[in-house]
Amino acid sequence: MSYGDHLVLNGVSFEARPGEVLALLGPNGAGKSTTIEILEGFRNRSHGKVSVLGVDPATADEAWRARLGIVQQSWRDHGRWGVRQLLEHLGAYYAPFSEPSRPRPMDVDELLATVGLSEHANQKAGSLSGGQRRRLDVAIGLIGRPEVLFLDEPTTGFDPQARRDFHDVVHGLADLDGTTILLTTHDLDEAEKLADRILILAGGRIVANGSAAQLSREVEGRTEVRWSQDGEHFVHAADDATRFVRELFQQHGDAIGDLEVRRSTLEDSYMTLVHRFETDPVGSAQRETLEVVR
Ligand SMILES: Nc1ncnc2c1ncn2[C@@H]1O[C@H](COP(=O)(O)OP(=O)(O)OP(=O)(O)O)[C@@H](O)[C@H]1O
Repeated sequence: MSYGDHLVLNGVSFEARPGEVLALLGPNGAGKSTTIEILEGFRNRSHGKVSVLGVDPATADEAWRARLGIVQQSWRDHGRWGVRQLLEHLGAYYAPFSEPSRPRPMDVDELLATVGLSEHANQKAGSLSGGQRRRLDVAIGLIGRPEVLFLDEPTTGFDPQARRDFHDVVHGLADLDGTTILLTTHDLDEAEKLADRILILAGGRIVANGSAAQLSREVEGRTEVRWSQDGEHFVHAADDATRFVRELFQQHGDAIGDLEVRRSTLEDSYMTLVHRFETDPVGSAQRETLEVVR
């Protein structure tokens, strides 16, 4: 994908299974929003093939659009509309596309409760706080009970409780409704909690594709074990931490204290993979190609 002669995405290729939650990560300007906008049909691509629910987004019709839910980074303002009024209005567009297995639109009261906006149902959208407005954006994305949901930095401005509630909503959508979800976030803890699979984009290429645990093994493969014994502190990098700890206790039993086992976090993997790309762009892209082929 190019904007004029600026190549922004290069050889990006991935698939999502039904009900899978995919997190798209990467530095500012890596091409995450561009990727999502192409998949949503909001941006025409300059090259390449794309299929969402079996349809090319560039030529898709209203019936296809009704099967998607979209939460963009920022919405055009609906400030003068009441929260319930807006959801009822937008929901009406989905009614002709209702199916027995997926009644459309969602019930507005149920949706307001799901996103924690019941108390603000009659408030004007323009008078909501930033986090409340973002919850409304999520509700707008869900009103048509989507089969595929795109979430571009959905939790910006959420307080910790709202963030946790939102994570429960995402798990429920994927597990109970079989909704396929593609989200972008800069919150790596959130990506680790939510995503079945993580794609890292850097310089317009996918430089990693796997679960948080797979990425962690790929970059480090070792787990740090710390403990104290007879007043001394020890650190050991173990390939198989469970076996190492078992043997440690077999040998020293009650003398072991302050045991800590630390696998590398997604943040560690992310920093390593992006740094690896920045210092060796060609090698990183080749490694990912091998990963996909295997
Ligand atoms: N409409 C546009 N015209 C020209 N260049 C654009 C346009 N939109 C995005 N770009 C460029 O494309 C590249 C990718 O932008 P994109 O918004 O997809 O990145 P991103 O990964 O979503 O970034 P962020 O994390 O900051 O949201 C950037 O270099 C950006 O400047």
